[in-house]
Amino acid sequence: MQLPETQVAVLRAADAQSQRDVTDIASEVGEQPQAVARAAFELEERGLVDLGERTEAEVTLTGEGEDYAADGLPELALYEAALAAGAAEEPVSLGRLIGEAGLDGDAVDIALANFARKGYGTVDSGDVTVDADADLESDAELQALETLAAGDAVDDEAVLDQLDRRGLIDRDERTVRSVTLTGDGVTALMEGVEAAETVDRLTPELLTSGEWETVEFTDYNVEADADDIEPGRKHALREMADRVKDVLVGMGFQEMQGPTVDADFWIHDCLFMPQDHPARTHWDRFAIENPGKIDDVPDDIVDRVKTAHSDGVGEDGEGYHSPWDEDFARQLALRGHTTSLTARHLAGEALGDLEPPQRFFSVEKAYRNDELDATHLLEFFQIEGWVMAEELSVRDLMGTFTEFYEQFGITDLEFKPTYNPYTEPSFELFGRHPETGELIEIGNSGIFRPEMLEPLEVDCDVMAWGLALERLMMLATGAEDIRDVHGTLVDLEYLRTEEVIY
Ligand SMILES: N[C@@H](Cc1ccccc1)C(=O)O
Repeated sequence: MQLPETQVAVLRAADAQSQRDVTDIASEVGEQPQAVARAAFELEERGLVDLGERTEAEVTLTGEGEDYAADGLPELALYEAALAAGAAEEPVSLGRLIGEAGLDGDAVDIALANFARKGYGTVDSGDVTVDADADLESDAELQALETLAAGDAVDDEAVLDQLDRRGLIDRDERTVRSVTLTGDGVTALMEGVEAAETVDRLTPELLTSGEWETVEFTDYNVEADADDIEPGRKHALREMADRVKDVLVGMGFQEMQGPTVDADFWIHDCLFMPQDHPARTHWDRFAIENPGKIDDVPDDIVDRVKTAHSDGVGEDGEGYHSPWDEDFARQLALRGHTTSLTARHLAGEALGDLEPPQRFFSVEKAYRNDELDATHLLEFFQIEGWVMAEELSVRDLMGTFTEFYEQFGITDLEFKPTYNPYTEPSFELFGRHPETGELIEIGNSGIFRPEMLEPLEVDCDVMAWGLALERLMMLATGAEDIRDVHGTLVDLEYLRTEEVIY
């Protein structure tokens, strides 16, 4: 019988009496485990071997686990320092021992917690006493770490659980495949098998020699095992941002660009937000110290904004009747919303004067000194958008949101009237979380007031919104905590596997 070379090697290495692991055969015949697994699948299809499969626990050291395996556990360092300092006879101050044991940062707390847990001694109002008889040699956790570091297995479940709790190991399962010869396999071997002239791998040599054109290739087996490849890829949230941009472009919008650090003039004053408005402090802006201000705010717009703030607009307009300070408006900050870009565009500062109809958007970062929690980040992506037309109504606004969110499978939007100094009417937008069923706020919107539009010399209707990209991501993927989609706490496995396809 003629078989491809790897299959012949696997067949010869297999046994009729016992199962042999694919990995063992691979090292014996000097092949990659995947190549051996592929050959084993082929042989099984020919009825020459049986394949077995079992799962095995796999324990690997985390970075911290590796460090401790090499340098020892912090609680042992504390014990040794304490013993040397005479803490078996009388208490020694913790402060001194920390220095002598060379502990710092988190290691201090880790040492203390485990020192007490293991009964190596006691810590009482800052004084350490040790048990002189404690047997450090047999510290089961250190021994297990060293065993694992040497590549050997540890069976003690209780110790493994403890190491897991300490974050020193990762526990996983892996599939182990094994091969046994069938009766037909034995017969084939007895009758003689030889390597066929088939080729199971395209090599540079085959390509350069031109032989690839005449050799016979083995069949391609799509069921064979292969390693998961984890190449660098775009962050899932960035993919979502790209998707959002595609959808908005599809809806006829153009993308806006503009500064991340901007003058308060564009962030707040142009939006008819009074200079003493609580939002200007309660948003807790991230102010820029150097340079603290800009000087190129356009004089004519400054004058009109100032008048709107003090006297309002129109015949019987009402302003805020409070002082308006140009220097205050020139101060720089990280934008608290991307509506500063909208203000710049409406003012003609970005692309010159714009005639209706117009549709613009941006998906950019905004920064607020909020309390970090399950629905708030200090920096997040805002999906800003606005439509300029002769006449717009709330129906246009709602229709746009319905169309937009439908693209992400979100069809149960709710609107709640709210107040913004720059829009009237204004609506907060809510969506239902697919897992918790909770309504979460996903955006804020409205139709710009004349007090905002007139100073910018826009004399038609403009509706606008700011939506949170991360909240959209939560609704679309079911993530329950915003920190699971943006920031340093995002799970690596999530980033490797999340697919943003709608
Ligand atoms: N700037 C608002 C969103 C918004 C934009 C435009 C109009 C109305 C509301 C926010 O950050 O929440």
